[in-house]
Amino acid sequence: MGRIIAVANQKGGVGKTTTSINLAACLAEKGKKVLAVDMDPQGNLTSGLGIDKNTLEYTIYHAMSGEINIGECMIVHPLEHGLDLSVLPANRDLAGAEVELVDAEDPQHILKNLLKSVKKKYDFIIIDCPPALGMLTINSMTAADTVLVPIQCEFFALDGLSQLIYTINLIKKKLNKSLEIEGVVFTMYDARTNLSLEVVENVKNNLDQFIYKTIIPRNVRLAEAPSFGLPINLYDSRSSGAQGYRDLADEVINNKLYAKL
Ligand SMILES: Nc1ncnc2c1ncn2[C@@H]1O[C@H](COP(=O)(O)OP(=O)(O)OP(=O)(O)O)[C@@H](O)[C@H]1O
Ligand SMILES: [Mg+2]
Repeated sequence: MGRIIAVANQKGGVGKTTTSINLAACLAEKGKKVLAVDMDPQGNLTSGLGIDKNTLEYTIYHAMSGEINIGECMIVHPLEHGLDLSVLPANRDLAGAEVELVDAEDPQHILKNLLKSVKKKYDFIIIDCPPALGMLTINSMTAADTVLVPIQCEFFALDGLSQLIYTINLIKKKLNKSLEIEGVVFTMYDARTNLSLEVVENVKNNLDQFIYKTIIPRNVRLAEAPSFGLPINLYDSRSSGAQGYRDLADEVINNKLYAKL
């Protein structure tokens, strides 16, 4: 049975998309069947996996608005490197859903209902959320088993985190009783600065959540890879970024939360 992980943090630029793409690709590299879902109208996950987001006839938006079945917008194995990784793509059309969904029946459950029919085909479904706590993120968390929270190693790391955890708990109470916080992962760690280390220590001392041992380093290869439409393990397999996301994939596979699912 697939495990659905929403990668969420309403803070912008903390590494949600980088984590979604590369965790998905490293899980697939380890032989898992993976579906990556782009729930951000910016479409960065879509283009980062080599898909031209502007020429797509159908995206997840069309599936969410009921025009098509989910299979009609799914892009199967776009990477052609033997990775069992498929994508539900998005582009700016999805911004409309934020407004239009309000009038739909049971608007918070639309993604959950769409994924129901495909969940059993995958080991992992990774959802890249937008930097907001609106309808698209609520749909993602309602569909998910767990939420993975990337935290950037910078001074304001803890800002907004209590609001995020409050929202997750609210969704757990009202919409998705079995939702759990998968854990927190530090991103963009710079070993040359004391600040990164201080941030990690500070968050560890102030946050009552599971924190992944793996810390994703700041690595320029991670920033370059999306412009080639490749995840890090295919762009530069020996980089520190690739090693980081492989380690994270191992930890995610072994996360004891999943013993319950
Ligand atoms: N570990 C890293 N090392 C170097 N650059 C990184 C790393 N992680 C992310 N970046 C870069 O930082 C920027 C923000 O990352 P990313 O797009 O993953 O964040 P995000 O949380 O998805 O942003 P948004 O909130 O806009 O969706 C991108 O340019 C990305 O390439
Ligand atoms: Mg993003």
